Amino acid sequence: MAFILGSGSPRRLDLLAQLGVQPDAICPPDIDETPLKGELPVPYCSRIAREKVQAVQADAGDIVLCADTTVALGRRILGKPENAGQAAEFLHALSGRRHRVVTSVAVRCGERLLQRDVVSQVKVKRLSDTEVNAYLATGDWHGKAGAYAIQGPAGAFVPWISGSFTGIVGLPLSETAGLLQAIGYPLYGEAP
Ligand SMILES: Cc1cn([C@H]2C[C@H](O)[C@@H](COP(=O)(O)OP(=O)(O)OP(=O)(O)O)O2)c(=O)[nH]c1=O
Repeated sequence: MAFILGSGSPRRLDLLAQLGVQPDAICPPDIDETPLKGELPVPYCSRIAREKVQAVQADAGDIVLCADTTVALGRRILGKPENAGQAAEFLHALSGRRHRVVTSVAVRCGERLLQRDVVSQVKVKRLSDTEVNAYLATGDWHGKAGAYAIQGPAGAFVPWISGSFTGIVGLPLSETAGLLQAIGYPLYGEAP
């Protein structure tokens, strides 16, 4: 039985290591992440995580884990910004408001697929142009849903969260541990 991480995110690799899991292989799937017309953030995130885990090639007894993180501002989906201009637009939109961060985790073993959607709330303080520009200059927004990462300099913009800190970073550890145990991964040395 091999454990395959279907993710190119270094955050997810680090978070898995917190569970003591070292993947035998890292195989990020290449799927189309365009939202469907009118699709809401939670169903979108859940669908993308499922499509990711189904797209990874694996042998019958292998365990595959994939996740997707989406920032939801009301009904609006904020994905990874395409450029600094879009990152600035996202940060101004998040300024002074609460939003949700959805991370959906999917694990698969053969035909069995287990999944959890974890929704957290994040409050962003009102941001000045100076703060937004200083953050953009760090480059930390690259590749991050909603154009920020709570575990980096943008942590200073977040006075309050409710939910799963590790879920906001990209892999909710409590729920992920539960999924791995449910699918038969010997977490903590348990017999499968
Ligand atoms: C909101 C937030 C997101 N993120 C990151 C986590 C994810 O890597 C990224 C969202 O993009 P995803 O599409 O979920 O993941 P990815 O493209 O980085 O990796 P893969 O699809 O191969 O698994 O945003 C943070 O690191 N910190 C945060 O606070």
